[in-house]
Parts: sequence; C-alpha cells; structure tokens
Amino acid sequence: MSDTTVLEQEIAIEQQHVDRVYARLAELRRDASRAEKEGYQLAGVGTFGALVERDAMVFHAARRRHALDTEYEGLVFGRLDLLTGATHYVGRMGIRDDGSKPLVVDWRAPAAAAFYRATPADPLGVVRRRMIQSSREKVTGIEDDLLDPDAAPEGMRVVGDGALLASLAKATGRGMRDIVATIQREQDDAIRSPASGVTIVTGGPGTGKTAVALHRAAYLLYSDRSRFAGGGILVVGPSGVFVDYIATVLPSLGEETATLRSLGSLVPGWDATRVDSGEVAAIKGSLRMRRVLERASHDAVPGAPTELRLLYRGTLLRLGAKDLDRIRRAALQRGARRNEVRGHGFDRVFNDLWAQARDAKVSGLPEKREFEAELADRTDFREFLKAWWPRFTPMRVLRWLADPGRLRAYANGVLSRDEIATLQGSFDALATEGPTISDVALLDELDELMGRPRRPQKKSKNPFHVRDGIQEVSTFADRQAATRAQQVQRDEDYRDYAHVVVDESQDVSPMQWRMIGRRGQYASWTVVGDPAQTAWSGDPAELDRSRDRALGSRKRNSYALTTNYRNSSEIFEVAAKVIRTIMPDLPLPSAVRSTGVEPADVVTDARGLPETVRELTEKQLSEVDGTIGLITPVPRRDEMAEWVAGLPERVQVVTALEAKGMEYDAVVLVEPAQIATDLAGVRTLYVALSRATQRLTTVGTDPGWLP
Ligand SMILES: Nc1ncnc2c1ncn2[C@@H]1O[C@H](COP(=O)(O)OP(=O)(O)OP(=O)(O)O)[C@@H](O)[C@H]1O
Repeated sequence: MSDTTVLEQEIAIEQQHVDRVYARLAELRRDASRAEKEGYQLAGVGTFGALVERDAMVFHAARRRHALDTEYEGLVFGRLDLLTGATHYVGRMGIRDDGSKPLVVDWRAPAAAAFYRATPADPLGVVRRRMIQSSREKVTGIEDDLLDPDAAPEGMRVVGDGALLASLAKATGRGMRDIVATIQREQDDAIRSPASGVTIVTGGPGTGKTAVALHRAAYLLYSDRSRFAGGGILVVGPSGVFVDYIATVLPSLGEETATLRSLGSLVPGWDATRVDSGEVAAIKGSLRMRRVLERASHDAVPGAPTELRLLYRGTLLRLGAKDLDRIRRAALQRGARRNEVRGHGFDRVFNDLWAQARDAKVSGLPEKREFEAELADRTDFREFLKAWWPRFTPMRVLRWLADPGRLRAYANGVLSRDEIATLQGSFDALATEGPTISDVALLDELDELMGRPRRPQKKSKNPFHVRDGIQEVSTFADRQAATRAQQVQRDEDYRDYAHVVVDESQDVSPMQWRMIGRRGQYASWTVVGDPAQTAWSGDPAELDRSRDRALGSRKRNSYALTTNYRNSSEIFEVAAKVIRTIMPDLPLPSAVRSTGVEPADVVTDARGLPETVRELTEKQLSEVDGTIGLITPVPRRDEMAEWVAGLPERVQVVTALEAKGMEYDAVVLVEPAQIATDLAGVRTLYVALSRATQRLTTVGTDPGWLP
C-alpha cells in the first residue's frame, strides 16, 4: 500500500472521531442554550432563592455556551495510544459523550500530560503519539511518533515525519500563535511547574519562553481557577507592541481573564511608549533614584508663597520663609507621605499663628477653635494653604526634575556629577509628550512616597449582587462585561494579583522591579528572560538584588530551554556570531530548522540607503507570505518608516528595542553597525538579528559590524 493511501486511511479514521466530537459539541451547545432558557423561566417563581438559583444557572449555562461557541481551530489535535490499549484524544477543551466517557481530554488535564512529556527513552505508557492537524472541522494531516516500538500492536501504523517542523514552517500572522499542539517536553516541565513560589525560565532567542509563560498562565487558570481567576493573573511585557503581539494567545486557549500590561502601562493613567537613551534609562532605573525622588517629594513647591501675612483683628500675623520651611519639615518627618500629612502641616500653621496672636495679646482673641474657624473662612488664607501645600500628583513632582537647579539639589551626593549631567534635559518633554517608559516606574515610586490624598471611598458595585433592586446580569456577555468592569475598577489600585508573569525580565530595571513587586506581594511568579538579550547598561548586581527583593524568599524552580524554534539555522548562525564577540562561552540554543537560504548583507552609501531599503523590503514582500519587520536604530525609526511608506501592512517598522520579543517571517535590519554602538549595543543587535523565521537581510553604510 502506498504511503499516501495509508495516510488517507488514517486521516479517515481520525475524521470519524473528530466528527463525533463536533456532533457532541453541537448537542452540548443546544443543552446549554436550553439550560439558559430554563434559568430565565425560574424568574417566574418570584422568590429570592429562585432568583439566585436562576442567576447561577444562567451564568453557568451561558459561560458553557460561550466556551462551546468559541471557534476552536484544531479543537482536537492529539491522540495517545497507550500500553493498556486505551486511546485518549487531547484537545483545547475537555468534552464527554452522553455516557460521560471522555471524547477529548483538555490539554492541561493530568491525563494529557503524557502527550507532551513522553519520549522514546521514557514513554510513560504511551506507544504512539499522534498529532492531528485540521482546518476547521476537517482533518488535514497526521504526524506520528512511535515511542515504544516493542509494545506496538500488530498493524499499528505510523505516518508523517514531524508535526513540529510543519508547524514551524507556517507563515507568521500579526499576532503570536499558541503552540498547544506541539509543546515540547522541556517546555511542558516549565508550564506545569508548581503553582506556588517562583518559576524561572531562561533560554536563548526563540526557545519559546514567551509561549511557555502564556501557556503556563492558561495552565494555572485551569488547575486552580478560583485562586487564579479570582485573584487575577498579571502578565507584564516590555512594550505595547509586544503586548499587542501576544494578546491573542490566551484567548485562543479559551482564557480571557488575565491582565496584560507593558512596563509603560502598568501604572493606571499612563501608556508610555517613549524610550530614554540607554545611559539615561540606566540612571532612571537605578535604586538611587528613590532617594532623589524622596528629596523632591519633601521640597517646597516651585513658585509657592514664601511668606504668609494676615491682618487679624488689627494685628499682623506673619510666617516667613524659614518658619514655613520649618513647619513643612516638621510635618514631613520620618518618611511621612506628603499627601497624607497635609492636614498636619495645616495644623502646625494654625498653631504658630495662634501662638503669635496670643503673644501679641490681640484684643478680643476667641478660643483657639473659633480662631481657626475664622481663619479657615477667609479666602486669602485658604488660597495661601492651597498654594503652599497643594495636593500633589506624582507627575507634578516629577516635572520639578526638569529644573536643573532642583535636579542638582535632589541628586547631590546620590548621583555622580556626570550622571546628573546625563539626566539633565531628560525630563523636559514630560509636560508635552508625557513620560518615557522608565519614567512610569518613577511616577509609581512617587505615588508611594507621597501617598494619595484622602478621598471618600466609593462603594464598589458587585455585578453578581442580586439582592436589593436585583441587578439582573443575565447574559454571558453582560457577565463578562461586568467582570471586566470590575477588573478595570480594581486596576486603579489593584495590587493583589494571585500570579504575576514577567516576560523579557532581563530588561526590567531595579525601579521597575519595585513597581511590579508592589503588584505581586501575595503572588506566585513566573519570570522568563535571557540575560544575553538585556539592554540594561546599569549595575548588574543592583539588578539582581532588586529582582530578588521583588520575588522575596519564595521557593524557586528553574528551567532552561535549549532549542530555538524561531530562526532558521542559517539566520541564527549570524546572530550567534555577533553575541559570541562579547560572550564567547555563552551556551546557545540549537536552531532546528534549515531553509537553505543564507542571510544577505548589503552595503551601500548614505544617499542610496533609502532606496535600497525600500527595494529590499519589496523583495521580501515577494518572497514571504507573512510579516516583514523593518528594524531600525532607535533614533531613526520615523525617518526610515518614510522610506517604506505605502507598502502593504505586512511590513512593520520597529526600533531594535521594540523588536524585543517579536517575530517576523522576514527581517530587513537597517544600519546594524549603528545598532551595535547604540544603547546596549551588541546585545540589542543580537536581539534584532534573531527575530526572523525565514529570511534575514542586513543593510547599511558600514560593513564593520559583521564578525
Ligand atoms: N513547541 C513549539 N511548537 C511550535 N512552535 C514553537 C514551540 N515553541 C516555540 N515555538 C515558536 O517559536 C517562536 C519563538 O517563541 P517565543 O517567542 O516564545 O520565544 P522566546 O524564547 O520568548 O524568544 P525571544 O527570547 O527571542 O523573544 C514562536 O513563534 C513560537 O510559537
């Protein structure tokens, strides 16, 4: 029998099962709709208990229906034939037949673990592992691994030669794909690592660290939903571009509840995308900034009145600059938070004025309480207080650092003279362009240093509350919207995440670790990264210390990933040569896929560069189906974007820093020599060179970058 016939027959066998699964799915969908309708009918009974029951029933039925309605591409993607003779199908969700026998096992269930973990050396009771590829409801391909040939029953067929490679060769879309059908054993170990403590995943470019982190989030939500969906999972990535790129992975796994944030948008109210130069970012990210900010947060307000003069019942009461300074300092002793002790500051002003009035023997001086009430009624006095000790927002105080004199005063003895000079000017655009990504951690620190002005607490609305006026949240969409509303509400100051995932952790600065740490005090953690890809040019020891502090003494489990699934071996070879120039002993992952296409390096002069870049990009458009990343030096993004203006949307222009974590089918990397000398230099170039799956072209005016 020919190979094709065998394959067709095996496909037909699997199609039968897949048909059964979809038929059952349709049945379950009908049941869920019916349950939802019956739920509504309970409302007619009219008792409170019936309403609660109705609500719960409608909610569960609607949730189930929503899960079933989700278009699952490749709902069933695996089959295990076990030593015992049993067969399990593995898929994106668990489905049972009407006799409660499993038709599909959820990929996260213990029974599915062997699908990812079994190897020929350790088959875990699996004889044959089969990967089933399909397009919607139609089975299109099969790839088998025979794990235990000795135990294979007569006639067992084995077809295909590698689902993994087939999946890797697919063109990239705008967003990252899930890898649920082809998770590899070393990745599975990290995904199923214990829920508590800290899971640390390291590995070179393209080894699946991000994929692992996201699948781990889905796994945790499955294994202990009440804990992780209830407390929330926070996923932090380096940039907005990156967060958009990974945003579809969890929904494709049926999980919608995780909160995704970039480092620039972790603090409510900000969505920063501007970056500082590497030198500036290293200073802004250093823990020493805390001391600088603390001094700023205690300083007098620029332009505030330096004296208070009040004519009270014919007597001049006066507080001069020194008095006001003394009062402010006294109120701000021992780390007091400026917004929270405003009332103490005002009390001290009243006390001083009262003492003066008494000493001056003001005629008809009333009781102190009445004296205070009289002053508080006076507009001039109130205006003074407001100007002298306003309510501060973190942004207001950070903007003081744009003043060179203030910056010098706050940083004196904390930062070196050179560092102060480097920082100067880096806060100038705060007012017009908003914060840089590094500034956001400083704003968060100031928020902590100054506290929040006291406001009456708003009563939070619980969307599941059914008493009093019965909020009838009755469809799944309503419920989801209500849950999201609750998330948005808790986002304002939410710090009690049950799990925090930090991606590209090698770039998180000490100040940023503090910012993330505040939101994960009670959390377990997954921290993934690759030290060789860091853009951090500050003190590495400080970085380690601050990370350790954020993670606390929780137990750590470490995993290393060793295979590069992204780059063709030809492309990774170039990236590897570059990183070896500064880290000759670095263990590098092995790239498993070869395309036979060598990367191209084009040298041209500055005048010809724009046209050459456009031509090379057009060439890539004709050669690959998926995305094309045009990677530029950080300061030249906008200029180079003009060069490719009007080309299809598949072409995405990003800086070498924004390219972190991203992936494209083809990459045109412009001015590598400039990237190598910018910012974190060679490491950033290494990142940029390891973004492409199929084609890499470097182009620039200086050939000297290639080792
Ligand atoms: N087991 C797998 N099966 C199929 N594809 C995989 C697998 N593991 C990783 N990939 C693919 O490899 C690519 C790289 O994965 P990912 O972005 O998670 O790597 P990374 O380690 O975070 O990379 P980097 O550090 O370079 O940002 C992605 O396209 C991902 O889907």
